[in-house]
Order: sequence, then structure tokens, then C-alpha cells
Amino acid sequence: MTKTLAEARDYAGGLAEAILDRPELAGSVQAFIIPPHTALAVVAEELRGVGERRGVETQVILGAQNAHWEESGAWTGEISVPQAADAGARLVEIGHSERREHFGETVETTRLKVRTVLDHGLRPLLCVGEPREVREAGEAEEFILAQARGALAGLDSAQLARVLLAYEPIWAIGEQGRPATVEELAEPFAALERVYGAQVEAVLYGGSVNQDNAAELLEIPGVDGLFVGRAAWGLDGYLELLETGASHVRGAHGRLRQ
Ligand SMILES: O=C[C@H](O)COP(=O)(O)O
Repeated sequence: MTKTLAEARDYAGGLAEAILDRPELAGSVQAFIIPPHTALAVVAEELRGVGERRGVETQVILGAQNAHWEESGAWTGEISVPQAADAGARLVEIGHSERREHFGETVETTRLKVRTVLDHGLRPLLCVGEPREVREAGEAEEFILAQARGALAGLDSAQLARVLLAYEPIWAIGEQGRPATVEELAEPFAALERVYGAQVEAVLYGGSVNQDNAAELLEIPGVDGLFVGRAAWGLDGYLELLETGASHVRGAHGRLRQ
């Protein structure tokens, strides 16, 4: 629940312009933004406007924070995938821990949503992550693989290739979160890489990513990119993170996929 329409429009326009102004960003990192539903259409319009003014396609992918698995129907308060697409979204976030905790998202509903998003030609961004007590019990790997397997069950290789998978340990997200250390992330990413690395479009890390830890997080084997909340709410903060990503790609160990 961040940003008014005016703020979202300014942010999106500034981001699109800045990426086009910085050749080191365009073509090396893929930016995405996932505003609240209310701002989708104006952000899409702003991104399109920048592209038209500059005579090039804008490089920013627009996503929705959630969408229902049904294409239409009596689901008051929800939006459908076709509606999100109509508003300009090309990606839909599914299974964020806050959706799971507060809005009853389950492995089964994430599976249904992944299907619907793919059926409509959008990309699902599936979030998985364990609560603190599961981590402390040494069961994080098993937990996140079960979430991923459940949501991605039955997809063929072409469908999997359009999935973005984000590992976001719940204990590391948001104001109450504690940034994860590189050591704490090594095993979960090794597991995700082993099972999904060659199949999905990218595996991202999210949870208290900031300008100080982004570079070392990108070095973790299996991390293809970052999913950032608070540290990217301000445009300068996001641009700094994109610069970090671009310099990682330029480095000898760069493996961020476009
Ligand atoms: O949606 C974003 C993720 O939950 C991460 O949020 P954060 O970077 O503010 O911890």
C-alpha cells in the first residue's frame, strides 16, 4: 500500500527515463515494478508515454501484486488476470508471504493462479519462503521446495521457462525482518538451483535487500536477481541497485539473465 497515483506516475516515468539515459543499464539488467492495483493503468500509461517520446520501447516490466485464479465472477474485491493485463501488467506476483498469512493464500491457490497467469500469456512471479520457526528447525529447504513443487505442479518445460521464482524468507522481509546473511542463503539457493535453476526463467532473492548488501547477495550461487521492497521505494535507491546489478553482470561472475 505504497504510493499515490501521482507518486507512482512520477516514479515510473523517472525510472523509464533513467534507464534509457544510462546505456550501462539498458540491455544488462531487467527492471520490474509491481505497484498497487490502483496505479497499474497510470504506470502503464506513463511507461508507454516515455517510450513514445523517446522513440524506443520502455525497458521496465510492469507487474500486479496479486490476481484471482478465475477469469471473472463474483469475487468482490479481487481482480482477474485479464483485468490486470488490460491495465498493463505483464507479470503477476503470486504467493507473497503476506498474502499467505493474511489472505488465506495456499499452495493450491498459488497453483491455480500460476496456471491462469500462464494461460493469459503473463509471467508468474512465485514467492516462496519459510517462517522463522521452520528455519530454526532446520527444515527451510524442504519447506520452500514443497511450496514451489505444489505451485508449479504439472507445468511443461515451456511454461516453467516463463516462471520467475523468488525466495523470500519470512523472517527477512519488511520492517520486522532481519537481513539474511550470505551463509543463511547458500543452502536454500543451492536447493532451488538444483531443482529449478535450469527450468525457470530466473530465481530471485527478496527480503531486506538494500544498497549495502545487494552486491554480495548477487554473488550467491543460484541468485539470478533481486526482488526489492523498501530500498527501492525511492527512485534513487532503485537506480543505485540497478547499477549494482549492472556491474555484477559486467563482472567475471555475472550470471544475471536478461
Ligand atoms: O515485496 C517485497 C519483499 O517482500 C521484500 O520487502 P523488503 O525489501 O522491504 O524487505
